[in-house]
Amino acid sequence: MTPAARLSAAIELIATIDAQRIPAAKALKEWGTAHRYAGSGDRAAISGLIWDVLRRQSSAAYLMDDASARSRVLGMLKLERGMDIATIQALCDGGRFAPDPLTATEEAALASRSLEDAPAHVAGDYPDWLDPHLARVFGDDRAAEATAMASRAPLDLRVNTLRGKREKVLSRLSHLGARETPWSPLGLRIELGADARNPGIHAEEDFIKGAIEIQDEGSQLAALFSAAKPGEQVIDLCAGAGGKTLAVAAMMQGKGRLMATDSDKRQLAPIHERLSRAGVHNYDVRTPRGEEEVLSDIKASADLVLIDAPCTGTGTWRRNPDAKWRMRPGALEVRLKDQAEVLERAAPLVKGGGRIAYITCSVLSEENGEQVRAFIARHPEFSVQPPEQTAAVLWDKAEAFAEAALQSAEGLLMTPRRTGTDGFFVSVLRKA
Ligand SMILES: C[S@@+](CC[C@H](N)C(=O)[O-])C[C@H]1O[C@@H](n2cnc3c(N)ncnc32)[C@H](O)[C@@H]1O
Repeated sequence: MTPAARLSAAIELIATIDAQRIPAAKALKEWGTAHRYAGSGDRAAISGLIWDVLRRQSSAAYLMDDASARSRVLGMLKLERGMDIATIQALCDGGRFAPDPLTATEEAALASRSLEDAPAHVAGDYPDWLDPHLARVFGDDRAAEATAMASRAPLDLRVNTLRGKREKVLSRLSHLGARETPWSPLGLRIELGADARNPGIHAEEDFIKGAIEIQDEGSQLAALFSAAKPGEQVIDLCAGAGGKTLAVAAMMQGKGRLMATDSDKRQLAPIHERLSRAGVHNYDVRTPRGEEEVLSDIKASADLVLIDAPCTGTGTWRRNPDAKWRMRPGALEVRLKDQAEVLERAAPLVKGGGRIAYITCSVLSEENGEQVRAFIARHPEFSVQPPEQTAAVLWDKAEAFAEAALQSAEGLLMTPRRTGTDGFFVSVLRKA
């Protein structure tokens, strides 16, 4: 397919997503089945166009002063892909499979309109109802922060030090353009272009042998900030498929006791295979059994309880731009209740002098600082470890990182704009 034909397909697909109100991933899958002649390069390029339209859904419509599928695609080409009018005109030449030529109104909008006077939720491309929530954390910077939260994310890898060294893995992945991430001493980054095909990390020897895991740098840092050490007793209370568990296991160097559980056994199921591939032996996975408390034998003995809390996931919007438009206010209420419950479950597990590392992949204050403040009010035996002390594990980069992140009395907030990572909040709570 020509670039112009791919653009026509994207306009058609956006119109289908609008009309049928279906998730973009489903629409793309159905389109692929119905257009078997399209090759993998075509599919990747069309997916890239669709995700980019979703990233710039409101701002593109504002720019074009029209919310039709075609206008949003055209607006996105200017805002997200940085195309000038001549390039867009060349794509829309009215040829056999190309979009119709630009109308005079479209040309005028592309030439003269801007986002200068757009409201923050339009310029930053997020649902209107979230505006007061984002204003609470970012104030006047909310449009800029949200714009970064809408941009395409790189592919980040964490080198598993139980299986390999970063320099060695880096040289073995040079064919993918891998380079070191700026903050994490274990991170590698592969930038993905707009039309990029999946780089096939799962088929790399280093992945098969457990030397690398796919993990955003923010998630790597969140695990590092827990400062898990060899010989400690560590409980990962919301382990899910084990992203943080694996990172913490490497920090423990095979020494000590690492317990992992989750309220949902289906989320937890893949962890066994992942721990084994990563060469972790000192683990104990506690699969939930109905209402039974699977940690009933743990009484104030843990050095560290890691809570990778269930959250709204606003920090990961750049990886899933569809999700932010589907988020409803009720989702926040549910998550706040879940988070308070998990914190309550963690408190009695921690020994005196031990700690909770409370982590979310959300930027919202309600899920972060406010949740921590409410917990401390209920549990005065806990206090927040000063955020600079939490960042100290980054050694020579600690100071610069603490400056880049948004610091509060309760913890550190990473954002795509500030730290170039997904949005992650980390608070370390020490028990007296
Ligand atoms: C952010 S996800 C965890 C992701 C995982 N730690 C990782 O790094 O891949 C949050 C997890 O919390 C779990 N969860 C929700 N409520 C919980 C509770 N009350 N106790 C334990 N886990 C809970 C969910 O099932 C979900 O797997």
